[in-house]
Amino acid sequence: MKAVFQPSLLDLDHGIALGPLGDTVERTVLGQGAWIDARPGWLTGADVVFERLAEGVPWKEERRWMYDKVVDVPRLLKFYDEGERLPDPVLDDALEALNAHYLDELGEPFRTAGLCFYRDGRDSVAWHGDTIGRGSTEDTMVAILSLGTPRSLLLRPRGGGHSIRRDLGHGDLLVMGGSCQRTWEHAIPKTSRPTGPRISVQFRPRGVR
Ligand SMILES: O=C(O)CCC(=O)C(=O)O
Ligand SMILES: [Fe+2]
Repeated sequence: MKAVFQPSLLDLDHGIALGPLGDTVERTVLGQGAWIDARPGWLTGADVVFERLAEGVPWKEERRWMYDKVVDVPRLLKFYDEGERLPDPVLDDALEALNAHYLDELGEPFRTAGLCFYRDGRDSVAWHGDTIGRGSTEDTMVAILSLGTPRSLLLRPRGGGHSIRRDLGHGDLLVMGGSCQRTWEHAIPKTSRPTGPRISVQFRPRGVR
């Protein structure tokens, strides 16, 4: 018999489950009002979710102007705006759990989900802050759920200073908060090591990109 009720944080068929947040989240203060929260292994069954998203998301190649020429964006993308149906129910659960944990501190819910697919070590994101919307002038948060092969996320203060490295993959959660988007920059550098694919899901409040 098919179960009548579906436990929201648990997928019994595939061992997919989101762990608690609460005390398991570890905050690192970066300085200048910026911080990051880390919750390694938040999602169990991340490899199954990776496969579902890799297959099920209508990934798009994009091209952008870079100085005076059009170049390929070195990763595949798909953006889900608020109100759009997310591509997997576990992402609805993740959004709900993040909002339960961060709503008071953030002052508004996470609403959008930006997905990136890094096919191999040649795919990357250059140094930047998510400064469209509130992130350019006010504190905000960007929560990243990482699936698949771990890649390094680097963070460095704007205007120079030592960078910080966090390896993200396999269901890890990392949240950039406070002034992080305007006082620090982040990047996923290319790597020449043989590197399998990674999917990153970034949850953001309204208007932040
Ligand atoms: O891949 C990641 O985890 C980061 C992506 C990112 O910084 C962005 O899309 O703004
Ligand atoms: Fe970013």
